[in-house]
Amino acid sequence: MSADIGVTGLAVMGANLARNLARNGYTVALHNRSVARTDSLLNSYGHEGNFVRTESLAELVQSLERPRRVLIMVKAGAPVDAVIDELLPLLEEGDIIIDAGNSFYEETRRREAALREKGLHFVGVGVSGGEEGALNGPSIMPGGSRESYQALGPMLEKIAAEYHGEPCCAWVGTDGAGHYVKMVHNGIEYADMQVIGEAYDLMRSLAGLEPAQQAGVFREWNTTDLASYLIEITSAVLEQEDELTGRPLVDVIVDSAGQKGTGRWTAISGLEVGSPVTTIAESVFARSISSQRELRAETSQAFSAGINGVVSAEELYSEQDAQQDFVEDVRKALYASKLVSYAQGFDMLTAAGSEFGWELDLRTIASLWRAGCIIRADLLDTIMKAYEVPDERPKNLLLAPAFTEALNECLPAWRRVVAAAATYGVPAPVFSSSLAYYDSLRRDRLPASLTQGLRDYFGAHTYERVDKPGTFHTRWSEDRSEMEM
Ligand SMILES: NC(=O)C1=CN([C@@H]2O[C@H](COP(=O)(O)OP(=O)(O)OC[C@H]3O[C@@H](n4cnc5c(N)ncnc54)[C@H](OP(=O)(O)O)[C@@H]3O)[C@@H](O)[C@H]2O)C=CC1
Ligand SMILES: O=C(CO)[C@H](O)[C@H](O)COP(=O)(O)O
Repeated sequence: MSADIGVTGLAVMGANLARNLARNGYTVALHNRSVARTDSLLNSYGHEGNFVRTESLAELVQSLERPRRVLIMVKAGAPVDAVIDELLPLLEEGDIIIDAGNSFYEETRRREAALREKGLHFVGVGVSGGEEGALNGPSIMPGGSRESYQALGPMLEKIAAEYHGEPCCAWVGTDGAGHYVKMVHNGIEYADMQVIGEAYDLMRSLAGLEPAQQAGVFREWNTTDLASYLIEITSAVLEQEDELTGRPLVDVIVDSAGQKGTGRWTAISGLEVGSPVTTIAESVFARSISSQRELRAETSQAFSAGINGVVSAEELYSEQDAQQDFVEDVRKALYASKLVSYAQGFDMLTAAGSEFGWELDLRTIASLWRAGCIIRADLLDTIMKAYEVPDERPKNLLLAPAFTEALNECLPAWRRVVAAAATYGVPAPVFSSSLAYYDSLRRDRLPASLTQGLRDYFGAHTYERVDKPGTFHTRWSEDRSEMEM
């Protein structure tokens, strides 16, 4: 039996994508570096569809119909190159290699260019949805040549999540575009989780709301404009009791957040393409600080009196009415900060499109994230609508009328929450950084004029004037007269 597609790398994501393909009627050839994973998949799920068991990449390639489609789902980085190197002598012109892992987009650009020279298609595909999404329908963000999408698109669209009957899969752009879009998705994912964490910490530290009570709060929030997958699963995590101790599970999990790289790449790329993704970058730094556990332990002793001498403020908003008001303020601060992170993500997509020559369609990208992926949220439908009419696309999402209105509505609460966090020493880096982004964007005059003056003073870096064109320098160390350069 010849197979429609081969999948190599059968850990969580590869195994579930392979099952998804088979359940959708495709014959799937299976391969994994260690054969045990292949056999485990076949033993447990072999009955779900047509699978071809293979033990080597040569066997995998032999089993495929032409043009061959080989989907790689291994650890990002060197393992992807190792698999490609092994595949190369086995493939022929016109065959397609698909890398569906979280690869760095610059590596995808390099691999695509190298394989194109050899007559092969290399398609970098962003996949989101975790284990469950991979099995039942992930959000899929394919890059690569348009030609390769003709051969691959129908298959990917069939296994993708659906939103009101539309597949959450569409070609996004050439070479590394698919992995870039997935990277930005993950940057937003970092911010989404950090603002949820800050909301939880504030409600616990200042209003004394225990995790189980907060599970109810998040459940309620999931019926508001915050409705999203991450808010939904926050309830599940917060209400979970530890089997061993009976304490809330969240209290026995080590407070050091892991990171595999996509958030960091988003922040770095934001700097490189000149897009101020402050909220996303701050979320990455928040994970970095969480990892400095020993330093935090030492510092918490050194500064135990806290800010303004407030040691503990657990009861601050514990009166019924005050608590309700505070919780609603936190909800609004969370929503506003979330909006900022999406606005930044889409802003950097625009900048990257110009930088790398990709025709990224923001409306399509928003549509791909409406179902199947980790950041799926009701909000994405509104974002999609904001980009609906080409001539009316906002320069920044915050300028879309629906979001301007929402931010105005949230603003007083957002400021109160950031002020309370600062006053009582509860870290809320992303709530406050997002507010600073908003305040910076809406200022028509920033102190950058002083920065320019200082740069000119110490380094003759020159400046422009508001009242006439040209480039100027003040002779600071001489008579302080101005000269035009
Ligand atoms: N987990 C998730 O929720 C998501 C993950 N991703 C991305 O998908 C990809 C796969 O993720 P996941 O399923 O979690 O698996 P892992 O990232 O843990 O990778 C494990 C797989 O990689 C294989 N592998 C590792 N090194 C090599 C190598 N040198 N040569 C050949 N194969 C190798 C392993 O083979 P062996 O069994 O022999 O060790 C195994 O099949 C990653 O890029 C990940 O970032 C994307 C979206 C969500
Ligand atoms: O891509 C994903 C979800 O969309 C993966 O789960 C990824 O591992 C998440 O990133 P990190 O491990 O850095 O939190």
